[in-house]
Amino acid sequence: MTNQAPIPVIVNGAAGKMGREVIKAVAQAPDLNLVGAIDHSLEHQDKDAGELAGLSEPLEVPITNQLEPMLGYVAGDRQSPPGVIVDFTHPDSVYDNIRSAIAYGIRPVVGTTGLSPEQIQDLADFADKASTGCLIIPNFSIGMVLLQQAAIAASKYFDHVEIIELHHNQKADAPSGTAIQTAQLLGELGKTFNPALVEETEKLPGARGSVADEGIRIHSVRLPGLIAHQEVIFGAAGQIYTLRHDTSDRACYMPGVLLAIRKVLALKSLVYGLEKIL
Ligand SMILES: NC(=O)C1=CN([C@@H]2O[C@H](COP(=O)(O)OP(=O)(O)OC[C@H]3O[C@@H](n4cnc5c(N)ncnc54)[C@H](OP(=O)(O)O)[C@@H]3O)[C@@H](O)[C@H]2O)C=CC1
Ligand SMILES: O=C(O)C1=N[C@H](C(=O)O)C[C@H](O)C1
Repeated sequence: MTNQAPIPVIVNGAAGKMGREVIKAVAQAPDLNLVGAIDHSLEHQDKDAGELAGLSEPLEVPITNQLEPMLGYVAGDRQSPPGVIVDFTHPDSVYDNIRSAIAYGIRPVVGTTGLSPEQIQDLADFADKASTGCLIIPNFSIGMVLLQQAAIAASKYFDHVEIIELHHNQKADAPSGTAIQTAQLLGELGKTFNPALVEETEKLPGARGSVADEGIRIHSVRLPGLIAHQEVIFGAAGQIYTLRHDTSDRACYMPGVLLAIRKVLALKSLVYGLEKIL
């Protein structure tokens, strides 16, 4: 055991599906201290974050929508290590949230998807200038990292690949951040996938899915009953090789989230992807 003061952690999106899971995980980690719980949902203002997350005891941390005052308060505490903010909010707000946190010297750990490549580059430049660590992780589950590594290995031998991602129907963005990252990882290999054999016509627009920059098609399914699932399907003459990851509980993301909170303090720039900090 070390005598170091616990890391102050703010959770943004605290009343959401992921935010509640993060609150529970942070509350149970002895080296972390939940100091703030932000959510803009009016329904949950002033409720105790622990009780909302389903803990039996209150954490005495009320939900508030006051992001900037909270960042200022945590930044002003010189007795504790620098603060970390975990963001699971919405694609429309995450860019501004990250910029505000970096401006206050609070380290962002970001699970929210939907940032454009230009926004990520801009945030990387901003984090560099501020010498502040920032982690953007499209998927915190170890199973997905393993799937992506297996896909990279398989792509050496297969020229044809498509991605299907399947999620619950409350998801705001499509395709998923994970599917986009998976296509990017395959694209970085510098290989041309899916050479066309015939001229295709879509009789219904979108029938063949979206085409990522890397020429890899991504198909998005949204249904109640799903949580988060992804298939990477490779095809070659006479064979199909399918990689699949299924999420059955959002607890699967928590080891990755806790690792990211602990690692971001040592960083001085923006890092994208869980595989970079394992
Ligand atoms: N990286 C990963 O491993 C994972 C990433 N995600 C991503 O995380 C994000 C959140 O997912 P999920 O928890 O399922 O979504 P939810 O909709 O369940 O939760 C989001 C919460 O954030 C609140 N919120 C929205 N905008 C703001 C804002 N500007 N400031 C403060 N609070 C805000 C919402 O309030 P209200 O509902 O009132 O709008 C809601 O309470 C998504 O982008 C999703 O793709 C999800 C799972 C894993
Ligand atoms: O919205 C979700 O649920 C998820 N979003 C992330 C994504 O867009 O990739 C990660 C995971 O798929 C769950």
